[in-house]
Amino acid sequence: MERIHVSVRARPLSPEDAKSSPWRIAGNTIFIPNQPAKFEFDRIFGDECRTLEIYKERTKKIVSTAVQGFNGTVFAYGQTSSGKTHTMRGSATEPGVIPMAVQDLFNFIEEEMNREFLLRMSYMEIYNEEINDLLAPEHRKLQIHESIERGIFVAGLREEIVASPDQVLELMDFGESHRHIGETNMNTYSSRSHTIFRMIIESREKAEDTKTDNSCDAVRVSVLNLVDLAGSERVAKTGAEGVRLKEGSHINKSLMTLGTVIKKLSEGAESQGGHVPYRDSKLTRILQPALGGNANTAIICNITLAQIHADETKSSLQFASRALRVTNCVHVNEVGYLTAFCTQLSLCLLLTSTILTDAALLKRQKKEIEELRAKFQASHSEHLDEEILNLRNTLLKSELERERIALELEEEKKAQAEREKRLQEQAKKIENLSSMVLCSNRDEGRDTYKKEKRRYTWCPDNLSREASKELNSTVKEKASVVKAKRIERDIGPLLPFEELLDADSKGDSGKQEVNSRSNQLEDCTLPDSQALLHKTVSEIKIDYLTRKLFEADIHLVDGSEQDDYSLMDLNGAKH
Ligand SMILES: Nc1ncnc2c1ncn2[C@@H]1O[C@H](COP(=O)(O)OP(=O)(O)OP(=O)(O)O)[C@@H](O)[C@H]1O
Repeated sequence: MERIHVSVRARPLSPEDAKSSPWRIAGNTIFIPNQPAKFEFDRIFGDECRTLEIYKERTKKIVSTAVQGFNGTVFAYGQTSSGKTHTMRGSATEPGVIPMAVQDLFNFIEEEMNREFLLRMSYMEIYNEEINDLLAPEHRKLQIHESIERGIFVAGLREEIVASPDQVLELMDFGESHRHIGETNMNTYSSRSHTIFRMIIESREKAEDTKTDNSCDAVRVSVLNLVDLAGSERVAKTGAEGVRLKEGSHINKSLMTLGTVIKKLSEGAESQGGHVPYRDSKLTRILQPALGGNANTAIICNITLAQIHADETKSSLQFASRALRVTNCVHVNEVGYLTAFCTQLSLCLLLTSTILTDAALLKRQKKEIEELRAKFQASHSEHLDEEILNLRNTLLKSELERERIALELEEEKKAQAEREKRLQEQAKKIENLSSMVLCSNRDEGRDTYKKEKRRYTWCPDNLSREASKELNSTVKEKASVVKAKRIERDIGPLLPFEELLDADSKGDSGKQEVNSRSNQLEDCTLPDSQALLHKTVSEIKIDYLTRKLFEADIHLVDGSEQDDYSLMDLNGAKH
């Protein structure tokens, strides 16, 4: 069990503020005379102290234990303009905790002659409760996840493999240029977001020689978080409005959650099975392992001793003194070789405590990569086999389906040919029937003449001899005209059966019309096949002839007015 280490750093004051300051520092205790509250910490640094001292106090040890495989977190807490960024990042004249830690990290690694290391770094900010990747500014609003292998992690956060302090600091400068900073009444360059600078340190023992298979050796993976929190602020003092006001409210809210988490932990809520609201803010969720979890944690509480900020300073000190009572359970993070390295197959570039130019090591690493790749492929080969089998089955199915469709098409073609053949036969039959009907028309002239002749001799009783002669010759004349007209019509163009019937019933004008129509429709108009098929040829013939005979009788005996050959003419009764 390891307690959170808490130190306090007071920023320098102007001479005026120094004179009016109510605070007194005695050893590691800070208090306001004549007030009951006294705050005692692991260490209190006055305004004259340098950042290096603060770094050496605790952070240095946390960095060295991180190289040994222990998680470590250091964060600066305090009101706005109290010197958090100055402490963590530093300035051109005085480096901060982060650059010092980075330099030391590589120094410690170099001292570890028997181990080889893989180092990665990430840099993120929590701005208005959204996680942005400062190394990949296009990665915004990242989500927090948790898994057995990785614990709590930010999905999609870029992790750069780094091999030197300069490389790290260069990347840090790049990230810093994308951090949200804004001006308030209290600080020209006020951090408007919490930033988490993270180093992930993996290491394992060096193999004796290149032939040794050490793939089962334990790998240590530790995380070092260096956090620069945004400062709590009072709107009345910062004069924040609009965007700044919104930022300020998010900052205060997340710091309040941090305070609640620390308070709960300090009261032993977790050990008593109580609820600790880590999930109430992104900051506490990400820092969860550092707060009551598996990490060496140190808090640097930045304060100002000015009279005007006495309330905020008291509030910061209360937070810090609660944090003092929080204990963590720290242990080395060791995982099996494959667990650690399979997830980073593409990142298999190892740092050594010597330099990367160790040819033997490179050779061995190449071999390890090949082995891992082979293992990876083997685990996927089964899956691939199954996939190939599925694809083959699908292909076979589609081939069968294609054959079935081709067969159906062939059968349909045959059926179509059969139908066409039957239609042609029917058309031929109809043609034959039509010609038979025409033949019977030709015969009709003769029959009519016979009938006319028969009628004429059949009823001459009421006529005089002269009239009878005249009638006789007229009838003959008319009959010959009828015959001529019939023949003319019969040998005319082939007419559809029904139109032929119509033509006869309509008389000459109808005939002309039908003739002209039949000329137009020549060869393409056929009698109704359905009607024809219901009658035998002889029936049709009989019907037709019967009708013709009947019409001829009417013409000759009743003298229809519409007929040119009406007997009314003969009687002189009508002109
Ligand atoms: N110990 C110190 N020595 C010299 N200058 C300091 C010290 N602490 C703070 N300052 C100066 O005070 C100003 C505000 O400091 P800084 O920006 O670090 O505050 P902060 O707590 O990070 O503020 P915010 O929360 O608003 O970001 C800076 O100009 C910084 O250089």
